[in-house]
Parts: sequence; structure tokens; C-alpha cells
Amino acid sequence: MNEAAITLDGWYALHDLRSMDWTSWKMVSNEERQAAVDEFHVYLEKLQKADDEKTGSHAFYTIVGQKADFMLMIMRPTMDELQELESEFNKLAIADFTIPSYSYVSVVELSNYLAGESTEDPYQNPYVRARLYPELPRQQYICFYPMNKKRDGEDNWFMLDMDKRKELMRAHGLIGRGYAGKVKQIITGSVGFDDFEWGVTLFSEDILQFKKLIYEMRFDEVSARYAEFGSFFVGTLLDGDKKTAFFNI
Ligand code: VOV
Repeated sequence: MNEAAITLDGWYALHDLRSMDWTSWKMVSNEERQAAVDEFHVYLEKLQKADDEKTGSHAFYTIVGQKADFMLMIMRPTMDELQELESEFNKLAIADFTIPSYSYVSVVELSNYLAGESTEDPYQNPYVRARLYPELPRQQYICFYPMNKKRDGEDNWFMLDMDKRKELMRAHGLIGRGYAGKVKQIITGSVGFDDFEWGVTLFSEDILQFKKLIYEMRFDEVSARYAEFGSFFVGTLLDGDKKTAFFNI
């Protein structure tokens, strides 16, 4: 009988990716555009308030390439709050000029593969809490993609026994540790919530570190043998004046 990993679950996450309908956006007056941007900024300030009060977190990035123009990643203690915030965004004037490109629903997840023996309640451990309820960094670059672990003939992650999965995850963790200080990763679980099993969100000040990390992991058994990937989205931080400049015509 196989043993499912025990997960600790933190904040719920919505990755909301939109393209701009630039043609329509160009057709409205400067005043109308300004009012829509101002209204959106009030919405972003509301999101930021939750960051400040540590009751949630968000990240706002442009996406490079044609898959989307921007991504708003929002984390909250409940899925209901995400739904409300999504609905609130959809009612903003600016939403009329966006085209939904992709979305991903998941929850921050830590597994027990590498956890030591302990009798304490992990939800009270400050290190664990910082990972379950993370403050999304304002680093220059983001990389997001969904992924599965394969169930394909001999290569079936879910048929491996716990000890084997622990061994493989240890090797995975060691590679990841080599990127400490260069890449911050947030793993969100999405079994039962979305089309893939996990969402991988990476932050860095150096975009090339995403390629180096992911390439190195491709040669590691967990990825080489068992991983399959959805679409990759990379982008740059929209903060300060860039939040306004992005919408300028
Ligand atoms: C900064 C890089 C980094 C680091 C340090 C790191 C470490 C760790 C640890 C210690 C653990 C296990 C315990 C836990 O914390 O849950 C994980 C877990 C996981 N990872 Fe990871 N990972 C990284 C980075 C990292 C990347 C780049 C990817 C994508 C793989 C690739 O080929 O593109 C990934 C995937 C995952 C997944 C899907 C899981 C959950 C697997 C499951 O079956 O449950 N991960 N990961």
C-alpha cells in the first residue's frame, strides 16, 4: 500500500494572467484611461494593505511574450477571499480592457518528505509559518509554471514507496539549496483545484538563474523521469512608476 505524503497547507493562491486589449484601450480618452488606472491603483493599494498587515500577499508582474501581458498573483487565507478579489477585479473599469489568458488556483503546500521527527505542532513553528504564509518578495523577476508528476508505465511517481520518494526529494532539495539567496521558490499544490498537480512560482533578481536552476533540475531524477510541465510564464516587476507607465499610451 502506498503512503501519500502528508501536506501542510497555507495560503490559497490565485495566479491571474491577463492580456490587454490595447486596441480598445487606445480608443478611449486620456481621462477615461486615467480614471481606470486610478481605480485599479486603489484596488492594488487594498491588496498591499493585506501584505502590510500580513493577512495575505500579492505580486504584480508584466509577462514577456504573447501568452499574457500581466500577472496578478494573490494569496489569502481562504479560497472565498480569492474569489471575491477576482470578482472585484472583474468589475473594475480596467478589466473591460483585459482578456483572460490563463489562471491557476492552488494552495501553498509543504510536504513531509524532508521533515524531521517532532512532536510539536508544525503550524506553530515560525520557520514553517513563514513558508506557508509567505510575503511575496518584490524581486525583479518572476517565473511561474504548473507541473505534474508522471503516471506513465514504469515512471509512476504515485506508485513509488515513501522511502524512494524521500530519497528523490532529498536530491531535489540539495539542488535547490545550491540556489539559496538567488532564487526563492513557492510550491503550491493544486490536486483537485486545477489542471496540474503543482504550481511552481520562482522569484529572483537575476532572470538567468531561473534557466540555470530549472536546467540543472532537468538532469535530476525527480524532474528527468517524473516531471511534466505546463506553460512557462516569465516577467518583470511592476512597481512604483512602472505600474502607471505600463498602461500609458
Ligand atoms: C530554490 C529552489 C528549490 C528548493 C530549495 C526546493 C526544495 C524543495 C523541497 C525541500 C521540497 C520538499 C519538501 C517541501 O518543502 O515540500 C520541494 C518540493 C517540491 N518542489 Fe522544490 N525546490 C526548489 C525549486 C523547485 C523547482 C524549480 C521545481 C520545479 C521542478 C523542475 O524541474 O522545474 C520544484 C518542484 C517541486 C515540487 C513539485 C515539489 C512538491 C513535490 C511533492 O511530491 O510533494 N522545486 N522542493
